[in-house]
Amino acid sequence: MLEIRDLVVLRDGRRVVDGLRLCVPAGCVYALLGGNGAGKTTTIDAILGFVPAAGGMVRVDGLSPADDAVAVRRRVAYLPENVALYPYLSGVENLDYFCTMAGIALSRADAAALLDRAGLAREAQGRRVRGYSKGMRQKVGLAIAQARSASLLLLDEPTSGLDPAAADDMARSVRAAADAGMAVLMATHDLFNARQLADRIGILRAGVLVAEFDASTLDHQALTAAYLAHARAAGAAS
Ligand SMILES: Nc1ncnc2c1ncn2[C@@H]1O[C@H](COP(=O)(O)OP(=O)(O)OP(=O)(O)O)[C@@H](O)[C@H]1O
Repeated sequence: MLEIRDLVVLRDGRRVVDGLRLCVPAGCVYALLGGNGAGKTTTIDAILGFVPAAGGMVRVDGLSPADDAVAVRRRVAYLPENVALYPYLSGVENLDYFCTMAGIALSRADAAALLDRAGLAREAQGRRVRGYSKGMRQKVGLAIAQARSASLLLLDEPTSGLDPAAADDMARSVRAAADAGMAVLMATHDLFNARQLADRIGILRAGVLVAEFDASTLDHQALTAAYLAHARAAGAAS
């Protein structure tokens, strides 16, 4: 479970996250929408303890990155926009390598089952990652997260650069991770994917959470209208 209360983060003395409050329980997918520079990545950095909070608090399963960033990172799986894997190892070898580094022993059958669950086709699992698409690399990242039993999954722009079929595929894999009990926070510009996948949606503007919705209460058109209204307000203010 992720809990953020009144979080303030400063960059060069500027409040780039300003009083953020949100909660992501286990099994919930939360989409954090916002334009360029809204503070989405900075929020992720604060959860991981890469930037300090100037105010408020972050808790992952009750643990604070300010007190014990290592313990927090043990519970968190972070999939950046481009998941870094060893290009000359296969998907299954990457999974095995990262698990070994984390002290987790996996049988071949366990590894294949994890990759299956993440949505990576069997015939791709033994191929070198060098030839993988972005979506395939993300699936290996998801399998590593599942193997580590991470309780919180952080995704930064998971669907940017993916074609609609690959984005849909990714959404299914993330949904499966949430259904298996992970809390998921996804920073994105992709309104369609947010509407399709998320349980809750927040709109961040200049570091402030200006709107929050239960995804089932609004259709794609209503979400687009709300997002554009806030984006235009941001444009008018700058
Ligand atoms: N290392 C840094 N040093 C100084 N300012 C930074 C740094 N990183 C981010 N910022 C500033 O903090 C603000 C929030 O940036 P952030 O990257 O969190 O936004 P974002 O919502 O993730 O944007 P994008 O969608 O473009 O990735 C921006 O004004 C950005 O210029």
